[in-house]
Amino acid sequence: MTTVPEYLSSLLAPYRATEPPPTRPFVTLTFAQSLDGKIAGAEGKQLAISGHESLVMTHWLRSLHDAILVGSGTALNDDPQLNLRHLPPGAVGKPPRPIVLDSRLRLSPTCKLLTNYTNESGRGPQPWVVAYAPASPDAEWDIRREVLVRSGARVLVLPAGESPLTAVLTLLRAEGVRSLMVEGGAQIISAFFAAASETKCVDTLLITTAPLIVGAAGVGYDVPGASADLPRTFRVVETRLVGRDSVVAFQTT
Ligand SMILES: NC(=O)C1=CN([C@@H]2O[C@H](COP(=O)(O)OP(=O)(O)OC[C@H]3O[C@@H](n4cnc5c(N)ncnc54)[C@H](OP(=O)(O)O)[C@@H]3O)[C@@H](O)[C@H]2O)C=CC1
Ligand SMILES: Nc1nc(O)c(N)c(N[C@@H]2O[C@H](COP(=O)(O)O)[C@@H](O)[C@H]2O)n1
Repeated sequence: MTTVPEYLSSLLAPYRATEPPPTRPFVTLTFAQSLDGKIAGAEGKQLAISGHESLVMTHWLRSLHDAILVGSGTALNDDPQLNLRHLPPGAVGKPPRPIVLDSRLRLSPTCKLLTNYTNESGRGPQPWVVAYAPASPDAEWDIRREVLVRSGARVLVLPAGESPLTAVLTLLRAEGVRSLMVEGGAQIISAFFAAASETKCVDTLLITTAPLIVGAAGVGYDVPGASADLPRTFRVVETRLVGRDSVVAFQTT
């Protein structure tokens, strides 16, 4: 298959048919988990949770968004690429812009997001790093910013003390991001679940569940506000088997 699967295209049709809200992009929260709700192994070890077919699906989903956001924990732990390399040969998809939420600017200047961008001589979207200004002057933070900029990143800085996710989403919308795929990790997923129940800022939630058990030492995530809030926030719009994995998609009520 060299085009986006029809069910994904229909799922995100509202993103194409309407304007995003003025204060945020359309937001898709998505991740892959085991049957026991783990997204990584002990001590954050990155796991191949998705089977091949659902991994390809995730890359098609990436192609339907302007940008993909991960937290600094994921960027440091996984050194992800956030590109479309698992799409089949001949597939046409627009690469999304990688965005790392990294208030302390801990991202490595030699991470794959930056080296992929610079090695391709600026072809493809430039990675953005969203940071929060330090509360007081911090020369080391300034140096890390300078190093990241020299290594190819665009660093966007929110004022110190801003309410994080709301401010991040508003900033990204103002910078022209119309659709944002949030991939994790654990703290970011938990923060978006909390924000979704408070402000309905997640339009689509897509969870891939693989038939694996990771065990109690694995990394899980929280759904703050208790699961009772979830049906009030989301309704199921799609369930399907993708290869050996089950995919459930929810949209905001
Ligand atoms: N199975 C899956 O689909 C996925 C699994 N993962 C796994 O998740 C793990 C990483 O998760 P985790 O360590 O929790 O890291 P995260 O990727 O969730 O990043 C957390 C960090 O993001 C920064 N941050 C900035 N703003 C916020 C905010 N508003 N809310 C929360 N965090 C914010 C903080 O760092 P700072 O203060 O420095 O800014 C925080 O420590 C890895 O093991 C990875 O393999 C990751 C993605 C998907
Ligand atoms: N969909 C999905 N399935 C898994 O099994 C995973 N481990 C993840 N992880 C997420 O994808 C990022 C890696 O992306 P690249 O392969 O480097 O492009 C990883 O950092 C997590 O965000 N996702």
